[in-house]
Amino acid sequence: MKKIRPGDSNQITREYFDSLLVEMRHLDGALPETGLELFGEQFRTPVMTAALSHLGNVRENGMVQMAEGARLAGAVSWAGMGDEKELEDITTTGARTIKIIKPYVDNDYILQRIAHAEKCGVMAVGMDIDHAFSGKGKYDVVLGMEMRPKSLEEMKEFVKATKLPFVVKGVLSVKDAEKCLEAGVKGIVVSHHHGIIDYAVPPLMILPEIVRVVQKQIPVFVDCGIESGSDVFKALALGADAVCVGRALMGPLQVNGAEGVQEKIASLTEELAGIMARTGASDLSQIDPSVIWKA
Ligand SMILES: Cc1cc2nc3c(=O)[nH]c(=O)nc-3n(C[C@H](O)[C@H](O)[C@H](O)COP(=O)(O)O)c2cc1C
Repeated sequence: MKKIRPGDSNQITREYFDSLLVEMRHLDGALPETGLELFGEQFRTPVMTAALSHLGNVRENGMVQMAEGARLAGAVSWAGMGDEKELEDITTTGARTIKIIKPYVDNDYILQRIAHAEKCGVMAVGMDIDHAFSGKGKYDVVLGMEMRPKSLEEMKEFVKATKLPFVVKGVLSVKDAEKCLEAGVKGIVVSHHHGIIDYAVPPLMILPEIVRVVQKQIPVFVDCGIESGSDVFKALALGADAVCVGRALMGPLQVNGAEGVQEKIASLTEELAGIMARTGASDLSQIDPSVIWKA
């Protein structure tokens, strides 16, 4: 039996997903559409790849294969940490990509990476603000590069520095969501970065509060622990506009490359459609939060 560590945020998040139940609504039902409009572009699914990195450990050219899988599935592709050449290869696939840049200590370097991402033709750029600190109360260092927490004023500068939508990943409080709105951020990812702290509030537990504050001014995305179409549905029902899937795509990537990723996104989307059909949601905007019950 798998040993459960107290405080494991991934486990707590899994249990929260599983505590959410779904009622059925069949009368006046219709075949559902899963199409997503994001930043003025159309996609076939609200299931997106997560902002991943270092996928060369999973499969040769893993980041590019992941992006190609998203493109084939008609999904948005996200890219995490990686060098400029890797982003160039990712965007050359034609995948519509959101590039997430780390909160490096050097803001000039951040601005340079934003400008490079723009040149690559990404659809949006952003920052994973939850990577500023290590777990030991020090500044984080990733691949030898030091990180820093960013202030509201710095976030405003990043937003102003690009004509693209600037998104913030790693929002897990109403307070940070409010600051993002004040900074002019154009989208947020509610996330605990697959358990960056113990006892993190499950993203779906805090999502309705954040959605209430955001009031549809900007899209709200969710990640962490999404493994099935039911998980996707629950996130959308609680107010997410779309979801990111990371670890659940890594097995398919390893076994079958881009095709594996495409198939997994397609199967998550079919499962989502199956639940939409049985809950009276003819498109994403018709998913009704009141179909969710808490066990
Ligand atoms: C191998 C790996 C690399 C990751 N690299 C990044 C990264 O560079 N930037 C980032 O913002 N998040 C990164 N993440 C976090 C994911 O984007 C995501 O927030 C997290 O894995 C939760 O989603 P999941 O449970 O679907 O995997 C990484 C996750 C994994 C598993």
